[in-house]
Amino acid sequence: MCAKKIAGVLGATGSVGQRFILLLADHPDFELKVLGASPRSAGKKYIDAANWKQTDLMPKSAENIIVSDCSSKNFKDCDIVFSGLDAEYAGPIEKEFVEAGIAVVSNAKNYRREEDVPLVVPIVNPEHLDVVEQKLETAKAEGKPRPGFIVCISNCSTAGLVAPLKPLVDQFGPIDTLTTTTLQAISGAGFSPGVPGIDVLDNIIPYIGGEEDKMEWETKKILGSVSQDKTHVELLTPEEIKVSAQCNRVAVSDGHTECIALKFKNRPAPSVEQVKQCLRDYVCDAYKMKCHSAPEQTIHVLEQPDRPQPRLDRNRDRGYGVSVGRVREDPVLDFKMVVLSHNTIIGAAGSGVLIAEILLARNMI
Ligand SMILES: NC(=O)C1=CN([C@@H]2O[C@H](COP(=O)(O)OP(=O)(O)OC[C@H]3O[C@@H](n4cnc5c(N)ncnc54)[C@H](OP(=O)(O)O)[C@@H]3O)[C@@H](O)[C@H]2O)C=CC1
Ligand SMILES: N[C@@H](CC(=O)OP(=O)(O)O)C(=O)O
Repeated sequence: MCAKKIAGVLGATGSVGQRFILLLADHPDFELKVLGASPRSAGKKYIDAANWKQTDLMPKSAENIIVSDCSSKNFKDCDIVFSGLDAEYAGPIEKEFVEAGIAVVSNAKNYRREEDVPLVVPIVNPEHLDVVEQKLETAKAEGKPRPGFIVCISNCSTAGLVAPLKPLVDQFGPIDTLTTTTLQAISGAGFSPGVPGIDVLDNIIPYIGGEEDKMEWETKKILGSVSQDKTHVELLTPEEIKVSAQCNRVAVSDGHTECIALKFKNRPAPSVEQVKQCLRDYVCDAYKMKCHSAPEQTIHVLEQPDRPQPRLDRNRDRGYGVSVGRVREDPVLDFKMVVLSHNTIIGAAGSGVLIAEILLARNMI
């Protein structure tokens, strides 16, 4: 068996960072060695620096790691660095890591819109990693050292949204119009400081800054395609797909729910049964590649009239699967359905780990 790859986590104390710690403990391909966070945490043992909020206990292997500051020299032995950094600080830190030749898989929004940076939901568009492969091959052909690179993970609500869209577009052709109304968990807002109980208990907050724009834009990149020369990703145009999002924060710990409706371009539209069968039959490439964390069932189609529910369904396939229920005809568009995804697993850290498994399988790290 090959030696494990050395991994580091930036923003290791936060909501996403803590999920990375859980997912990387006892991972067969990666050994977590370096943890980074803000100057407030640097120099402390992880157990003292992190305000642990997961329902699983902190892995023993992480407890005594001394938290580093987020300088690339502390991560120079890492084969891969996962970032769960606060977006306010992620930009220059991640840039410095890439310039130091490090492979970074980031949850932060800062580089998602760069045309040569793949924005990847690993159960949907892993082929966008061809852009990275091309960069590595070009450097090799020019006799240059292996360059650093960044792969971005999408916004967490967008990850859940695009999962059922991908097999539908593959089988029935383009989507003309798409609407989504989200009910987002509080873990999505992070832990520093997090959503105050007084704001969210007995309440719904109908605003999440920047979220609607991110969902509308990122969907077009994720469902877009790699350019012929593999140097960048081409987005779907507004003429190709119209997306409208409304985002709400609700008093749920983990798991984003979305009520979506869509209309296909092609007529006649498929039947409800064809739509459900298409979702059930979808097998993501990461599973075909035998990646360790890939979901066995990418999309769980639930038939019970009151499902999916976050507390009952968010952990399907260990949080890497997406649940879809209440698939039915829509009197305005073609279909409507309810989608549930685990926001810190397939919406964040889990996607990061699965992307790294794909990079490893494709020999890019
Ligand atoms: N939560 C979610 O579901 C999702 C979040 N994201 C994105 O992932 C990123 C992390 O989110 P989340 O975990 O929720 O956020 P948190 O607020 O919970 O965590 C932020 C992390 O950044 C660190 N940090 C803060 N300031 C600095 C600094 N100056 N230098 C270095 N590190 C710093 C914090 O360290 P310290 O504890 O020391 O302050 C902490 O580890 C964000 O960009 C977010 O938008 C993406 C998808 C989903
Ligand atoms: N904004 C999401 C979390 C997230 O994914 O944010 P961003 O797209 O900035 O990484 C939430 O609040 O639930």
